[in-house]
Amino acid sequence: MSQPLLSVKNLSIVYEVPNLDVVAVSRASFDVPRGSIVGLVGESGCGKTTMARAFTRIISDNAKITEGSMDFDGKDLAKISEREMNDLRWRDIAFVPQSAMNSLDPVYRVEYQMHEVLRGRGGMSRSQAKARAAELFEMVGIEANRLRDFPHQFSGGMRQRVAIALALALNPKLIVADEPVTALDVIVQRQILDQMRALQRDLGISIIMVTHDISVVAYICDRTVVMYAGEVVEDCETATLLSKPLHPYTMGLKNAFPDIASAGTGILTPISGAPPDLARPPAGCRFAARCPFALDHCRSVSPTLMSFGDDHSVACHRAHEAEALRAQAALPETWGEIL
Ligand SMILES: Nc1ncnc2c1ncn2[C@@H]1O[C@H](COP(=O)(O)OP(=O)(O)OP(=O)(O)O)[C@@H](O)[C@H]1O
Repeated sequence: MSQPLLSVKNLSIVYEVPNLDVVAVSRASFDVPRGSIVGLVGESGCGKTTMARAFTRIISDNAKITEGSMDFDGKDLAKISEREMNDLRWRDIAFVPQSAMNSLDPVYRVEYQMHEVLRGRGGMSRSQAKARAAELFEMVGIEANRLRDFPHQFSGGMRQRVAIALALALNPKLIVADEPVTALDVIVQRQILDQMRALQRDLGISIIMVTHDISVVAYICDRTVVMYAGEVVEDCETATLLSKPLHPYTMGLKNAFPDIASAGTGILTPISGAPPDLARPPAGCRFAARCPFALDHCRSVSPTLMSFGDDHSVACHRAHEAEALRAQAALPETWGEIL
């Protein structure tokens, strides 16, 4: 197998808050193979955005990478200088935020913002930038004459396309997209995901898709990394994750989201309770308090992420019983309340 494009190993990221440290990412490890779409999925607050932002090192001033590495094409993103990181941004790694309004300045025409990247970062001449901007708009399905518009003149879905075009501007190897379709309705979500998939195939790039919605990873991701309370709890091909999940949290997530392809008509079962406070994580498995299958052992001993079968990692003491647990997890009464 070829070297992954990005290999994250034992990555920990801490927010330093007066008298308290919030460990947002705790010894996370996973790979992003070349030319693949990898989903990073988990509930709000599980550390997805913190980790995704760490790949471009655009993190808050109080955030510190305290251990681990992020090997990107031979460079450790955790260790390279700010100057080297700056060279990689846009050119090798581009970021698409949840709301395109965060990457587009409302007071400038979109064309101006495209040119800033193409000329400022990519060193293109005015005419090269003009031609490339038109080409990028075409790639994301927007007519080039719309380049003269201001961000507010686009619909939400179109603005996300503009943000994707901007991310593609300098032919990056990796796009990190943080909840790129969350604010959009299901039909537009699907159109944008289809487009991202087509672009990924045509250009051979890799994408990290950050989402709280397992139906988004089911729709578009080749592999999926499931996070819970700052930790990676499961990592494998998406098809395997959906058909044979090993972690009870993944089993619960599957029940909690409608299917994006069918616009969702089945019964949804939420996972009751809330994730732990990352400033004071519990001993043992962090999911134990919400897990219908937790044993005493789970509450006292923290499971480590271990390889379990072919290309499948999981952090659960009961992974060897997963088949029986899956059958129980499929029953709404296992999880309590039914929506
Ligand atoms: N600047 C900050 N200072 C202190 N704590 C922070 C800061 N930013 C985030 N956190 C905390 O870090 C943890 C992880 O947050 P993060 O935003 O990475 O999670 P997330 O899974 O992306 O959630 P969401 O989807 O809601 O953004 C949360 O407990 C959050 O409250």
